[in-house]
Amino acid sequence: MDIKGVKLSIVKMPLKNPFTTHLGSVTEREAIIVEVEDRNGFIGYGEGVAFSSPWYTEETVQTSYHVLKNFLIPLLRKKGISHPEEASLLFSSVRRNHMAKAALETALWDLRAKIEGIPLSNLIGGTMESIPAGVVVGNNLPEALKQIEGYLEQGFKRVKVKISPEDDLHYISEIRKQFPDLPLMADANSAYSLEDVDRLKALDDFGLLMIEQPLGYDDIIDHAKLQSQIKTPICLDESIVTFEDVRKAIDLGSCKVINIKIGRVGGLGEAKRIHDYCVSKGIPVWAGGMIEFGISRAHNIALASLPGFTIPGDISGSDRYWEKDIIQPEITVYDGMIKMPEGPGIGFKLNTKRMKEVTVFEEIFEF
Ligand SMILES: O=C(O)CCC(=O)C1=CC=C[C@@H](O)[C@@H]1C(=O)O
Ligand SMILES: [Mg+2]
Repeated sequence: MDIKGVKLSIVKMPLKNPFTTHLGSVTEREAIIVEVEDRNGFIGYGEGVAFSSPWYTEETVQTSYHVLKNFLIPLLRKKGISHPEEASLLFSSVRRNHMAKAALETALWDLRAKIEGIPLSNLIGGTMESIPAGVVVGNNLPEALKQIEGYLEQGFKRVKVKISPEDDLHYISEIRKQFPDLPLMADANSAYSLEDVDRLKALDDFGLLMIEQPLGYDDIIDHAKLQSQIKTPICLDESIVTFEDVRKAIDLGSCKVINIKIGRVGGLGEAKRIHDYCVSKGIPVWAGGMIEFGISRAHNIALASLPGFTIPGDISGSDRYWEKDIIQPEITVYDGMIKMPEGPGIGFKLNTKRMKEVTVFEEIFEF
């Protein structure tokens, strides 16, 4: 790949409504938009999904920017690659910093697909023509009930709620009373410990599709102990950051489902490897969201076209969080489904006018 340069932009936009978990609220989203241009004028887009502070993972926008600028981009400039599959080896001299790596690596995948003139989903082996949309609702009960009703009317296929020991049994049972057949799952973001086994067992009565990351954000041992005592399938999110984590978690019986986030695992190549392994082990996967902008959502849409993504992901339309997204066309959900874009690469263009409005910093690195 004959790369001419890389542009990094930091964008900042308020959410339409705050996104709240027991760990805090996100009211404004910062992200890094990566543009990799080759000498024929093709441009690949990536998005760094680290948050402004390290509440979800250890990375932040600033640490990602530092790693991109001072390590990953110089490595790419110095050594080059002929295919994005080589990026993970190229970046392996930099430990972790997965969201920074994924931001650049996904841009290289988009660029590659554009050079070949095919949709990114085709390039990675996707098989679906459209994917089901799933949504995350807030944890204020009256509001959540209203939101769920609205999303069901729009045909959404699955709803996820956030829970913690302060807000679980009553919250879930009220939702179940009103929506007995709703495909419902709960994400705990590590709010529990093994001492809460009885509380978590009580959740078995509500027919949840799964409970996401109930225990420690870096644990797979206690999750295995918990899974052996509860019927609800455990899905791991935070504790899966590598292919090896997946292999060990499945081996130990720590989970029955895996949430794949491209940023958390360091790129589309690693996400695909994890997908392929899960398929071989009969473990269903779904695409996690990061309250992200359209570029990252578009990469998720391509990823979720792989055959092992049998559970609807956290993939909703641009209007879920944004008054106006940074891509055009915006991502839309029709009858609960998102159609695979047909254009080359991610199939969405940057909305340059919107980018100008929300960019707070930018820098170009020439090769
Ligand atoms: O992107 C979305 O629509 C929702 C994403 C979402 O639920 C999450 C994003 C980031 C951190 C979280 O608390 C949560 C998750 O853990 O999956
Ligand atoms: Mg989660």
